[in-house]
Formats: sequence, structure tokens, C-alpha cells
Amino acid sequence: MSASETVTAGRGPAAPGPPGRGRPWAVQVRDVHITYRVPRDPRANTLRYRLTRPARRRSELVREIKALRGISMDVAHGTVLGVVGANGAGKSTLMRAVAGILPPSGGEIEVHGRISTLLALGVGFNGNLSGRENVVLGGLAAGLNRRQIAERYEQIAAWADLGDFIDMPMKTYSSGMYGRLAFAVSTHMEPDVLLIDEALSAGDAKFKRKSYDKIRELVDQARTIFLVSHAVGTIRDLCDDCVWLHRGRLMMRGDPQQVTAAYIRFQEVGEDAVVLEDV
Ligand SMILES: Nc1ncnc2c1ncn2[C@@H]1O[C@H](COP(=O)(O)OP(=O)(O)OP(=O)(O)O)[C@@H](O)[C@H]1O
Repeated sequence: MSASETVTAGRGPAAPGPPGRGRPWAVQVRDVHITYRVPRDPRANTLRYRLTRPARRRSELVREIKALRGISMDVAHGTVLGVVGANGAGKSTLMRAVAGILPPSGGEIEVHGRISTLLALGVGFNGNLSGRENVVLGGLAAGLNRRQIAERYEQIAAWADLGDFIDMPMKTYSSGMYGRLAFAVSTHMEPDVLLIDEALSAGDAKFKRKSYDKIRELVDQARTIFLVSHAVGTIRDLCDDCVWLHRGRLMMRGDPQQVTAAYIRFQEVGEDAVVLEDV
């Protein structure tokens, strides 16, 4: 696969999903840009700083980090899309944007169906409430009503396997326990689109195995899944489509074997030594 067939950064056409499946789109991402603005000087937000420094141009005070630079892609229902890329490539930013947590600075994202994400649920959890209460919160955040949540509660609690901790405030949970409950809630909501960001890298070996099996189950149910992972083996095993991001740009899209191979080659050679046409 040549780079020219797969690179979609900038204002070019959206990268299509695997061709010939005839399924409707689950997610459409159109020329999405996301820029974070952070103070150049950490003291810049203090009153003292503002009073004691002469007025400066905004560009002198604020540093812009272009986390996504014109990402376009269409993802068909039932796709299991792997998202790979080096640290800081923009993977989590893309997930937050698709989840609707982070509005794009430019471009647009359309999600067709109910979306569930570990990320959004993690944000929605309240540490002062028990696990049980947070299951309800998470369910409501995912768009379910109380009856639908009650129907799923036992399954969620059994999957998370937290014992008595399910009735303890979540601030008493270890990060592994927190992750287990978040994963259980997000995967039992029967979402049309599920976003999973590095869930498999957290937790112990048993949790990883269980999470992996749960994702397989969802894959078999033809849910649409976005899976961010540094574990190339997992991406190759579970995904039928893959995107590689680098410094906010979409470098390549296509078969997970080919995309991850190109990504690994790129990492090994060092980005300075490689031009995009080589991959
Ligand atoms: N809240 C934020 N405020 C400012 N800059 C941010 C914020 N979150 C991410 N960034 C920056 O945006 C860029 C993309 O970050 P992002 O977390 O999306 O990358 P990533 O591919 O998920 O990385 P990793 O593999 O390390 O998790 C990085 O340069 C990062 O420093």
C-alpha cells in the first residue's frame, strides 16, 4: 500500500473504511483540528502576574499545541478500528473529540448511534459516591434510563468483581479497581460505538484477559469499536481497520498488519531519516 493511497492529512477527501462492505457510517470525521492553548509561563494565570507585567500580545502569553491537524475519516458500523501512534501523536485527543468531550477547533464530527467510552465514564464518575451509585451515573451518562440500568446492574457488578468495594466510595478504589468498573460499565451499555483508550494496558493479567475476551464478544456482536493501544499484537488480533497518527496528522490507514508494520518501521528508523513516501 503506497502512502499516497492512504495519507489523508489536510483537506483531502476522507479516508474510506475497508471498501465493499456497504454498511452505513458510524463515525464521520471531517477535517478536524484541535489546538490546545496553554500559558507559556505557568504563573501567567495569577493576578499578581497580570498586574505586575505590562500588557503583552496574546501570542506571547499563550502557547498553541496543535494536537490534531486536519484529520478526516469515515468509519463504517461494525468496524474495529485500531489507533496507533507514538506518545503525543493525538490519539487520546481524537478519542475525546469523537466522544464529544472536546469540541474541535475546526472541522466536524458526526456520530451515528449511541456512544460509550471509558474516558467519558471516567470523567463522569464521582469519587464520593459508591461504585453502585456510579454505575447508575455512568448508565445515565451513556443515555440509558433507570430501568435499563437496573437490568444490567448485576452483570456489571459481576464482571467488575469488586466484592464489598462495590458499596464503598470510589475514592477508596485502587486505579485498577476504578479501571475495572469503568470498563464493565462502558462495555455493558450495548453501545453502537465504543471507544477504548489503552484499557488493556491497565490492570493485572487476569483483568487484561477478561477485557480482551469482552472486547472479542463485542467484536462478534458487530459493534463499532475504536481501540487505542501501543500493543501492536492486540491491534493486529482484534482490529479489521487501522489508523496511524503522528504529530496530529493521519499518516496511514488500512489493513492493521500493513499499517502497524509501517508504523514500527518508522519508529525503528527514526522519523528524521524517513520521508512519508517511504512507508
Ligand atoms: N489537556 C491538554 N492541554 C494541553 N496540551 C495537551 C493536552 N492534552 C494533550 N495535549 C498535547 O496534545 C498532543 C497530543 O496529545 P495526546 O494525549 O492526544 O497524544 P497521545 O497520542 O494520546 O499520546 P500518548 O500515547 O502519550 O497517550 C501532545 O502534544 C500533548 O502534549
